[in-house]
Amino acid sequence: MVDRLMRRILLFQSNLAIVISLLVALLTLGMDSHLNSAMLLVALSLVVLLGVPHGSLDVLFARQTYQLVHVKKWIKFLGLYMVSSLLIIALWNLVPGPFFVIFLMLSAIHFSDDINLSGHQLLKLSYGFAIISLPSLINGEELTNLYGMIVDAELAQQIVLISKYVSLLLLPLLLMLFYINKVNLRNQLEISSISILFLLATPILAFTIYFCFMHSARHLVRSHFFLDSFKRQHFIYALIVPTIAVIMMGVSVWYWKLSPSFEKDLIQIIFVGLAALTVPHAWVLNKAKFSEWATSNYKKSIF
Ligand SMILES: CC1=C(/C=C/C(C)=C/C=C/C(C)=C/C=C/C=C(C)/C=C/C=C(C)/C=C/C2=C(C)CCCC2(C)C)C(C)(C)CCC1
Ligand SMILES: [Fe+2]
Repeated sequence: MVDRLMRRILLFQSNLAIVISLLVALLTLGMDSHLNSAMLLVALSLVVLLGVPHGSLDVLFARQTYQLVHVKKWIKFLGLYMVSSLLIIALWNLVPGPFFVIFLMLSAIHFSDDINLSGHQLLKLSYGFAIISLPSLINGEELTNLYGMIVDAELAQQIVLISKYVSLLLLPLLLMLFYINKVNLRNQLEISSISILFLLATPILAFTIYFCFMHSARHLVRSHFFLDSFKRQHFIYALIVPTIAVIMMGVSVWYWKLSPSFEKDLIQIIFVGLAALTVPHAWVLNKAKFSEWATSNYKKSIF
């Protein structure tokens, strides 16, 4: 019964993600790949408002996994989560180049869990790495521009060049793996539409659509069923309170570091912030064995 309900909601989310991805990819075809400041602000606000809450649920995953009943245990968890995020920001400031490369790879691995491809490890990773590398093929210049706001320009160029080679390898590999692994039509449609989105659309817009309508939306639906012992009220608090805390931290950093470049500040704060949260976020989900549940519990299902 629950399985069936989850499948129905996931089917809706899947259709929505496929349609929006293809529409945005087509609509932005002739568009200037550099977003103006207002559009950048809208896109990144969506990333924060619709994307960050999926990580906000980490408090419930931790509550369930570590049996956080006493205040002492809560303080320990919250402290460790924040210290590891701050440590990543510190390391990022010390060695931004290597850290950015590690962040891109960790993100690819984290994103590869979106689609239930248990047993098809290579295809799973190819999907994750396609998300990171495909924007370099057609929108390489804009991607270099964006990466150049986070790390130095020369490294940005090198990463984009390597991404181009990776993409050229990944595109035929994905098609070959579809054939060899006999992946079902739904998974093929999802992987193809997300790949088309990252190939054609302006990189930030592609990331916004993917992050909000695929990665976060799917995580929220799956989590709702995985964390089924919690009341609706717990769920709502867990979605809102840590998200607001993160927004407040971001806004205070912005206020403090305000430089003449609005775009650079915005990109840096959002992406360094996401990188800082990625490690504890992936850690908590790993400890909760969430990915195993999402893929093995529904092995016969298309999700
Ligand atoms: C719990 C808790 C909390 C909260 C938390 C949260 C809220 C989380 C979240 C989390 C999250 C939310 C995560 C995320 C992740 C993300 C990612 C991982 C991303 C990535 C990205 C990338 C990699 C990108 C790239 C690029 C660029 C940059 C440009 C364009 C193109 C591309 C797309 C390629 C706090 C701290 C309050 C406290 C303690 C506890
Ligand atoms: Fe995530």
